[in-house]
Amino acid sequence: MQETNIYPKGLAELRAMRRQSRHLFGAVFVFSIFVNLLMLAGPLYMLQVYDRVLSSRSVETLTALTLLVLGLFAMMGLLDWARGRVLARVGARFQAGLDQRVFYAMLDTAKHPHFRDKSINGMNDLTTLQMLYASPALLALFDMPWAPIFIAAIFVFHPLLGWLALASGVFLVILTLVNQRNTRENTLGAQQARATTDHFAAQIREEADTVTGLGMRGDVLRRWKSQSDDAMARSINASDATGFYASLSKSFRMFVQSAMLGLGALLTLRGELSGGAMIAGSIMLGRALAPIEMGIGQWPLIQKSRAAWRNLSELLQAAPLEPARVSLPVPEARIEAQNLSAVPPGSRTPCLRGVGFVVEPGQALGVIGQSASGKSSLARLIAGVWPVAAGHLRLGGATLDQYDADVLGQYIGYLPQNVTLFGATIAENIARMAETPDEAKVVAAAKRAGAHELILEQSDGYNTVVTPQGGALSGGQIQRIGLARALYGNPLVLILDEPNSALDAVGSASLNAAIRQMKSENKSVIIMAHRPSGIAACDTLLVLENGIAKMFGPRDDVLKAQVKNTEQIQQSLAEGGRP
Ligand SMILES: Nc1ncnc2c1ncn2[C@@H]1O[C@H](COP(=O)(O)OP(=O)(O)OP(=O)(O)O)[C@@H](O)[C@H]1O
Repeated sequence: MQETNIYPKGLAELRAMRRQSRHLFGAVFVFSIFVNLLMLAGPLYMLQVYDRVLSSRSVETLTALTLLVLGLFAMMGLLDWARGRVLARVGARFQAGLDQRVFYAMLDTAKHPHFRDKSINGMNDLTTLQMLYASPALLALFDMPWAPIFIAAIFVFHPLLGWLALASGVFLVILTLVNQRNTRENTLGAQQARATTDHFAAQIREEADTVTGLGMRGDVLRRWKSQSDDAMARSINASDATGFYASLSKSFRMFVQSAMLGLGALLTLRGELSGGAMIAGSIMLGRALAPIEMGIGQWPLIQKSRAAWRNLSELLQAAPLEPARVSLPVPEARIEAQNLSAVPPGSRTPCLRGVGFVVEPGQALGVIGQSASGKSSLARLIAGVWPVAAGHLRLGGATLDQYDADVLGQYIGYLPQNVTLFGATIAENIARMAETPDEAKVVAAAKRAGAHELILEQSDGYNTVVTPQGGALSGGQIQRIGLARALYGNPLVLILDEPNSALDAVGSASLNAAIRQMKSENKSVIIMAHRPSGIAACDTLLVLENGIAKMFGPRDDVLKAQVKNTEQIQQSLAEGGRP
């Protein structure tokens, strides 16, 4: 497989994982030596049958030779089967060794426009490489070095036969290269177009309500169909081209085997070759060319694997390995930001600049500001979803990157602005998809979020299966279940991004009660709010404007200053001035 050096760090990781199976590759190499040596049993048997048995008319020799060749072929079959099994396990090992790493890298890069637009799907790429290991294509690679040896053996029979064998080998190699050049674009283009179409189809399914409600069905169908037709056309072109080369190489190999026999017959007639060597030469040529032909037949998989290898090295490079961290004791719920800046993934423009504030344990901070002022971006930073671009963000005195991401996730309860649930039961969703949800903790979190009663009203209570869009749940109910999920496991810090956007009066009251309980337990809460009711339980306020902290201080002081500001602006406008 040709390797690209554009992503050296990602590539090094892939190679290191491949190297872990070095001894198994060694075993396959040794098995391949014996398999290929044993393949010579067929031609040698022919040679003996024609040149010895037929001339001596000895049935005993024929029987002995046949039993011998049966034993040799049985051994060859066994070794061939064994090397296939070993390679399949190498593939499984490669996949198992990288799946967690690739999965986390996919999560890290999910919001990066480059990876989203290219529809890079690391797990599929990993499966492609595993399939390559288990396919005959890789075995063919181990057999290829034997092609020159078989051809050299044919030279021993007769130089003319040798030249014919060599010329056909060279022709098939040229055919492979032409195949590679002519099918590459179509095969990769077809894969890319198919991935884009599938991505679009998934999006349509997710937005089914909007599509139907706004009468977009026809237009969306036309768009999807044009993408799908493009993918189909490219895929047909690619398979036509590959099929053409596969058929050409197959029929060429069969012809050249006959031609070899014909040339052998001519040389036999001239008395330059024995009948056995004539047949044996033809069989040997077939063996020499088989791996090359196999390579051409498996070309789409080889091409797909090359692209997968490249995509994976790019993905791993974009999401470097997290360093091992010293586990820290449970921190106190103090959040401190100094000169904090954020840059959205894939962007170069900061959306938060030089923001500073402190939230003491037992306090709630309200973050207010107009649309696009940076509230959600700040929430993502504190939740550890986005990395800190500059400045410091500390929890209990340690910067967030000193905590293991999964441990940090347990300390933090995050309610994003748009809550999406997983296609699972309500209990599993509240338990953050734990394999065995802790039922007591699930119910406790639901009660704190004021969601217990509404869950009991569902058809199957806590076991009701919901969909990512909520299924039978209303917007407000989804938000309350999202709050229960954030409160699961008693986090130290609760981050709520517009938590009451879909809540009614009862929902808002439960929310405020949950915030007060957090505060009474010496934990901290950060609320991104649009509505005044959202900051009722806040002690301090941070005002954001275009990504900059305009004000920070005790809630009432900030509100007063804000009102004063507004009055000044209104007065200035009334006097005909500019705000
Ligand atoms: N994933 C992203 N990629 C690029 N830019 C982003 C991304 N997320 C946010 N931004 C930009 O960052 C700025 C702040 O957005 P943010 O969502 O934090 O604002 P907000 O105050 O929460 O707004 P709203 O009240 O409307 O939710 C905006 O200019 C937005 O365009």
